[in-house]
Amino acid sequence: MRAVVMGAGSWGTAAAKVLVDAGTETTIWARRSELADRINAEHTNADYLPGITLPDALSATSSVADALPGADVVVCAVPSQSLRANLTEWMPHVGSATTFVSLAKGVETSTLLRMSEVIAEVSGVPSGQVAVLSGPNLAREIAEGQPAATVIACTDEDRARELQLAFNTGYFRPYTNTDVIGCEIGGAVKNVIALACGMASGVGFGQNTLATIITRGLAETIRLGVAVGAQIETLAGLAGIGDLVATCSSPLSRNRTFGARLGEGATMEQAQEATNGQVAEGVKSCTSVRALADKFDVEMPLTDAVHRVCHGGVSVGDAVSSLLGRSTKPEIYD
Ligand SMILES: NC(=O)C1=CN([C@@H]2O[C@H](COP(=O)(O)OP(=O)(O)OC[C@H]3O[C@@H](n4cnc5c(N)ncnc54)[C@H](O)[C@@H]3O)[C@@H](O)[C@H]2O)C=CC1
Ligand SMILES: O=C(CO)COP(=O)(O)O
Repeated sequence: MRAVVMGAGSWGTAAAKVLVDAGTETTIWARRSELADRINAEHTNADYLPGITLPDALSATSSVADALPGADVVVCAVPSQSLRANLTEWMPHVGSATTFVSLAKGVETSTLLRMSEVIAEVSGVPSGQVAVLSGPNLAREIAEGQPAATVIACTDEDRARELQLAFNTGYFRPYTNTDVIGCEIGGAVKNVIALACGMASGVGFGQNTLATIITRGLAETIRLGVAVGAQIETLAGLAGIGDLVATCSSPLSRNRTFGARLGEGATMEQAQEATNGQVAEGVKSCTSVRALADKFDVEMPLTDAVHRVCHGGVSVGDAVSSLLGRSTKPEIYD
């Protein structure tokens, strides 16, 4: 099997390292030729993963025409809002039997499609050729070889099992799942909830508040997930609660960091600077997740609050007051 990882940001680079460590022949595509040259010559990606040595066997290129032909697996490692445009450029070089793996965690704002749906639409391949990899996988920890697990979801179970072997190493353990919807909803919504946790910690709130946001965040993730066809068990698993806890708790998370800066009083522009040019997906996905919730008539108060702070000019303090001022509710409702 030959894999090509399209995107040499932090997760694309860490995922490429996993593939090589798992014994899979792998090429990584970087937008900038200087970065590809540095990966080939120095085996580092200092912009995104400083101090990490990449395997000698990982080859890099900035040429789409060199990277893609003959690839059995194309791993999509670009931000969710640019995936459609990137993939459209890549498709002339991709074979019709290729398996796609989405690493991106988001919902397209212009269409409300999940990433696997965007891939199937742009590529024209059947949905069984599109898999999703999602779980508690902060890129730096994975690149350091710290033990972690993930989910590879595909409606074609045999394909999921092939990918499981392609990504399986002594430190990275993929589980298969056929619930693509659940994995993608879990991955997209946890970024929004991590922004809320960051805001709370930036304001100075402690662990009770964070645990409340994580737990009520899971409740609204489950409400949305079930409405769009996810299985609750998936949201109770690695790609749901697992990723939610990792992202909401870790200072490595770009979403949590972005939210923390807003909670400290920074502007959106200042908060963006704190993520060193890397993507905080929840900032855009709070709009599409909220619209998806509206479409399916699902209540998502935390997502609403994050959206109002990021796009409605509402202060974090006012968002907290209006969340706590909502009418009283039972813990479990549809
Ligand atoms: N970094 C992490 O710990 C994890 C990230 N993810 C997800 O993986 C996806 C990719 O994330 P990262 O590699 O972390 O992002 P990043 O911000 O570190 O890198 C993005 C990469 O995409 C490339 N790119 C291509 N077209 C682009 C465009 N139009 N705009 C911006 N960048 C473009 C950039 O050059 C860069 O190589 C995101 O959806 C993210 O949520 C998932 C799990 C872990
Ligand atoms: O998805 C992630 C961990 O699983 C990374 O989260 P951030 O994009 O917030 O850094």
